[in-house]
Amino acid sequence: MTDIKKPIIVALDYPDQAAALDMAARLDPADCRVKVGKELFTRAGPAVVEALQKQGFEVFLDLKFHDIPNTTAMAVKAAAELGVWMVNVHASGGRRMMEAARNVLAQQSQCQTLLIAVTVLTSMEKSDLEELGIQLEPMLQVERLAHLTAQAGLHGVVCSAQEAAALRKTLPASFCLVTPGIRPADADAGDQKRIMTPLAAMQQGSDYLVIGRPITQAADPAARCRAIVDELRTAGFQ
Ligand SMILES: O=C(O)c1cc(=O)[nH]c(=O)n1[C@@H]1O[C@H](COP(=O)(O)O)[C@@H](O)[C@H]1O
Repeated sequence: MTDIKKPIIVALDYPDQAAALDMAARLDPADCRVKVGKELFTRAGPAVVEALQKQGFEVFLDLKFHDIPNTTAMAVKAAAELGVWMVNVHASGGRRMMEAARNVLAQQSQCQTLLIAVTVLTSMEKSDLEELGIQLEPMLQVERLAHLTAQAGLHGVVCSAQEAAALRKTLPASFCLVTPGIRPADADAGDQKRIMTPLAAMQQGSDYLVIGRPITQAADPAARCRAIVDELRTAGFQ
């Protein structure tokens, strides 16, 4: 199920299509996939997804759907009809919401889109969960939501690489672990709390690394991406 040969997903968190396509043009689809998130999609819509696909990229449409089951399922169906490689929902939308989304994809003939669920955002730590009335370490809440996601029949979860090793022990090898909050040793954490370096994240069992600002805000984004790809390849991960 998971393709360990191309683990990097570059988050194209740009305010317009031109900037996103300019960045993508400097990347090699043989090295990485790309992610279209809320800012870019809200501004540029499906056209930017189609343009990236035309450039040869597989696209992770990261809109983190979280709504009643029918609404979420129809949104996931619309994403799949764009031909995206991956789409996500929030696991905290619950079992029935996730099952509805899974079922709508299962009814699509020849649908290849991977459906994954966000567990606990990588920008959150224990104190953030406490404010929501969740008296658990992030690790335990991630484990709870990851198992619910697996029971609902989705392909995997978004979690931090800090939880990857623990999830690998109790979930099938085919269950996909997508980990943002990736920070090379010299990069700013910014608003991310549960972080890890690219190589350590792979060693912990991540399948895919979502990397945004450390690449897109680098002085030379293409060179930064290339350096991370090379580091992982040298370590045997690509
Ligand atoms: O679903 C995601 O992609 C996601 C989940 C999560 O828990 N944390 C997280 O940072 N992300 C996304 O991953 C990207 C991380 O970007 P950087 O922090 O700039 O590397 C952003 O586009 C986030 O929207």
